[in-house]
Amino acid sequence: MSLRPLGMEPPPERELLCIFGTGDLGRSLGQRLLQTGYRVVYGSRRPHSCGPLPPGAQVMSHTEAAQLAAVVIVCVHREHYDFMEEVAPQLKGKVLVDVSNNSKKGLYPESNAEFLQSLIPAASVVKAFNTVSAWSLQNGPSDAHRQVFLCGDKAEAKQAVRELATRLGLSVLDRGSLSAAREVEDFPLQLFPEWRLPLCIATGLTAFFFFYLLIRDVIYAYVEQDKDISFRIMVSLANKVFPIVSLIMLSLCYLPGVMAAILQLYRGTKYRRFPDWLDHWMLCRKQLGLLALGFAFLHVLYTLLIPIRYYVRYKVTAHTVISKQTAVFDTTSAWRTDSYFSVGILGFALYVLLGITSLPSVSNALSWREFSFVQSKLGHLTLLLCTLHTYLYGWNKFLRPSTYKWCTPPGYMLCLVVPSVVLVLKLLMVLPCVDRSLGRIRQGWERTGPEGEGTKPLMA
Ligand SMILES: NC(=O)C1=CN([C@@H]2O[C@H](COP(=O)(O)OP(=O)(O)OC[C@H]3O[C@@H](n4cnc5c(N)ncnc54)[C@H](OP(=O)(O)O)[C@@H]3O)[C@@H](O)[C@H]2O)C=CC1
Ligand SMILES: [Fe+3]
Repeated sequence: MSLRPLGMEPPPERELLCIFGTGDLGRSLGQRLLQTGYRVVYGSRRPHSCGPLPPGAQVMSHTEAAQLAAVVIVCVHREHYDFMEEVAPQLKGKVLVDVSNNSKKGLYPESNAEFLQSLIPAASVVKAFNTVSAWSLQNGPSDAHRQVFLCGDKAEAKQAVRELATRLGLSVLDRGSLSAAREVEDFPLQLFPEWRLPLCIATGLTAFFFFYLLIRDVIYAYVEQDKDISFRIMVSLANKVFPIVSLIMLSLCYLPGVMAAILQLYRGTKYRRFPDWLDHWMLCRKQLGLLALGFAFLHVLYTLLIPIRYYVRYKVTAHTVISKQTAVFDTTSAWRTDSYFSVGILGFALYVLLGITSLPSVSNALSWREFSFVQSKLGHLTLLLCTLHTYLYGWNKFLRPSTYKWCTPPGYMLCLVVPSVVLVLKLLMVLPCVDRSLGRIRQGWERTGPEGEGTKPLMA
């Protein structure tokens, strides 16, 4: 009995397809095609010794197999395409599907598909299936592997491949002519594309603040006080850099939202596209937030470590030995430090909650309203708590001239700039008059300019 995917119509008259190459992809694709109701014939260099093939498939030489089908799927690496020239007479007028990928970018002057087309000019080459994998064809594709990018110069050939992909349960995205094949062939080489910008930001901020604090703390002490406190790099410095980067990145998650709102208010409509950079920024907010959460985790772990540090234990012992009489208890300090810790812990708890709700399995279980409540309302509350935590950390240190070593502000002060700006702007956004305008714009209302020269409402 065939295991045809649910809801898929079988191909008319059990169409015969030809696959060149009996390797990993050839076999997996053949098996899926057979399950979907196609007949499959393989073209192989060694039809009698090519190893196990999906039951029901035939195997013969390339020349014989090519004659039988109108569509030939070439599951062979580009390096071996030269054998195709021998089969050229049998491939005349056929649809050739190029599934190949490269192991590196820019390996060849032209795309594999265009190269194949130049070898067999009498056939119609279509680029497809290079983003699926042999593994996902056998185990059921995940969302990332369900998309097939299609390009080719002949409309009928493309249509034939589109139908084929659709019957296999894959979703097809048309990328245009065969000249787009180069771009399509590079897709599988991309490594975590949506993480690239957040990772660059995280690395840049970490490097900047590490060197900034290294100069202010370690090098300053060495030059001005002749003290070697370089050991502080490992924990003290790290535990300043991590929360700083975390807070800035968290605020960068919420900055584009506020900017988008300002842009909508300024334009008086929601029907105009945001600039590309803003779109791109908004799309990587989840990754920015998850990285920020990672840095916050590091900050928590490093903070828990403080009491068992040699340096801290030494200080405590020395202090207890020297001060015979107990120090005066300062209620303000007690309030400040307790609030600082408490706000930090609450902020972190919400931070973790935000991280959990961004997991697809959790966010899929939420309604849109629930999701936006958590990510927007609780998100801004998290930012508020974490910013407050940093203000409490600084407290009145900004009044002391000794804080500004070599006339530079301390790291925590620098890192408060973006979150404070975001929070103030957000506060302005929730003022009743602004909130009302924004609400109307988001429901489709458009501002008409002075003397009727403004935009007209768009038909939805
Ligand atoms: N594996 C995957 O998940 C994916 C692979 N692809 C692409 O599919 C193509 C095939 O990949 P894959 O199946 O993994 O590779 P394999 O190495 O597993 O198989 C390649 C097949 O090509 C044939 N072949 C090898 N050398 C020659 C030659 N000199 N002349 C003619 N035919 C030859 C062989 O079949 P025979 O012995 O029968 O002639 C061989 O089994 C590649 O271009 C790859 O980039 C694309 C997406 C995913
Ligand atoms: Fe902290």
